Amino acid sequence: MTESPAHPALWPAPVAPGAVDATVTVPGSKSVTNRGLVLAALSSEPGWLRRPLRSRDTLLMAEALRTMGVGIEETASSSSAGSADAGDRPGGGEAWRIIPAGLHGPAVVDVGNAGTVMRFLPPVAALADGPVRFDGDPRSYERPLGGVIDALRALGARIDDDNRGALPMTVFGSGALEGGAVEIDASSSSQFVSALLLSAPRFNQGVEVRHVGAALPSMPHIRMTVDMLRSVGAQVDTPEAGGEPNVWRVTPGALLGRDLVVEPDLSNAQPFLAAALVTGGRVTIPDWPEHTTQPGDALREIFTTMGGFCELTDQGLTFTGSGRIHGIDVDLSEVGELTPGIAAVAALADSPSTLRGVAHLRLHETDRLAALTKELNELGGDVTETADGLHIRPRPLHGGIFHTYDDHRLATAAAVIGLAVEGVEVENVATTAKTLPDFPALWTDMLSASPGPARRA
Ligand SMILES: O=C(O)C1=C[C@@H](OP(=O)(O)O)[C@@H](O)[C@H](O)C1
Ligand SMILES: C=C(OP(=O)(O)O)C(=O)O
Repeated sequence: MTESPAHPALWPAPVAPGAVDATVTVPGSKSVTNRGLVLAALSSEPGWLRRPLRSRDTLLMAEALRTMGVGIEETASSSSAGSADAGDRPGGGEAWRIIPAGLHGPAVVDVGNAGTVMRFLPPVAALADGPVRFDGDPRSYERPLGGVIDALRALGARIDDDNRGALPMTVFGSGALEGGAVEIDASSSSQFVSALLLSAPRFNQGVEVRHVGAALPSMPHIRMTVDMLRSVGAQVDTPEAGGEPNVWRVTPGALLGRDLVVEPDLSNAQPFLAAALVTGGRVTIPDWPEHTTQPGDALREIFTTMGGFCELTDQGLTFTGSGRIHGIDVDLSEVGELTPGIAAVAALADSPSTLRGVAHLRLHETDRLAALTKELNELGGDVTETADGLHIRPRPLHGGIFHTYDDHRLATAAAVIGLAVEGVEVENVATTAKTLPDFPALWTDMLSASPGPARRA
């Protein structure tokens, strides 16, 4: 990474020299990789994960499962399963072979600041044969976990969290969990529901999860959980399939070892697609899936509304910016993790935007609504927080330091602003390693592959 000489932790965000015109191969999905790891670890036979994302969040997940006794081996991607060109993807040529084993404690799990690790693994730990200690970054202590803790207790687990409903904590695994029916308020994170469903085939009675409370965010991520469970042989009843609203049921049963090729992370494709929008250029993301549960697929519609068009071909998804950026009024509750990137584009638009339905972002990696408001306003923007989102009135922006609060999506959002605004310096761009370790190189490669004058809005 290029560092600002005055301040080693500042990354001068490159201004686009012209309309971008590039193909960007995006590494695998965090959400798919971490679900794939958990399901493979709980299976009754070995499985493969090809093109896994190798980032802080997924390496923490793999390490945590290893400490509980699961075998996760690095291998060359040689099977004929999946696409033959798996080795062509940067950082994606490797595969993981996952060899399930009895889950053991004592073990210590570092969750970092990974929501998927801190929520998906406590139910796994309840199946271990000894205590599993969970700890993580200071921010992980503040992120909601009480719903998972209470639900696991109701299902038969013993957990010592000093009654804080948060990390750090110890799950005293006893080798099995009774399971059964449980109510949970998952309005602060869909990951509570996903966590209980993912391990439920291994509970004695499976699980019936009933969400009670305000609306559930991030429904595509729950659909991803259900789809992936079914793909390894689990029986899952869902509200969509004619079941009761807000109720999911998983039947107990053995899971199959599968050979899964991880899709590119469509939410991490966002800054690159945004670059096409912001510069009036064109970006192609290879291997964009035709059908997917990833929330990033919504970018096709959102960014088209904001100015441009996209085309899905054998080459991947190509998004072409029109040279104009329009504001948008949009409910992002289903796709909350896209908010920082949409806010960045909205700040450069030709009309105001309202982003709604994302109050729960206050409890993400950082308080994303406060952070976006502060940082965009410090560059001259006019952003106000609402009860559940942001109002963004575009104004001419100027350079300055964009603080990122250990939030990968704040860093990539800042890079998008920097394409159009001279002198944006991104503090701690290395925080992108949470889900996209190659970000600075991918960004500069995209720009250096893109000659020609800018056609900026
Ligand atoms: O299950 C998942 O993989 C995720 C669910 C969402 O969490 P919330 O429902 O907490 O927003 C999303 O924001 C996060 O990035 C990944
Ligand atoms: C909210 C996010 O992450 P986590 O999985 O830590 O919740 C995110 O990646 O935007």
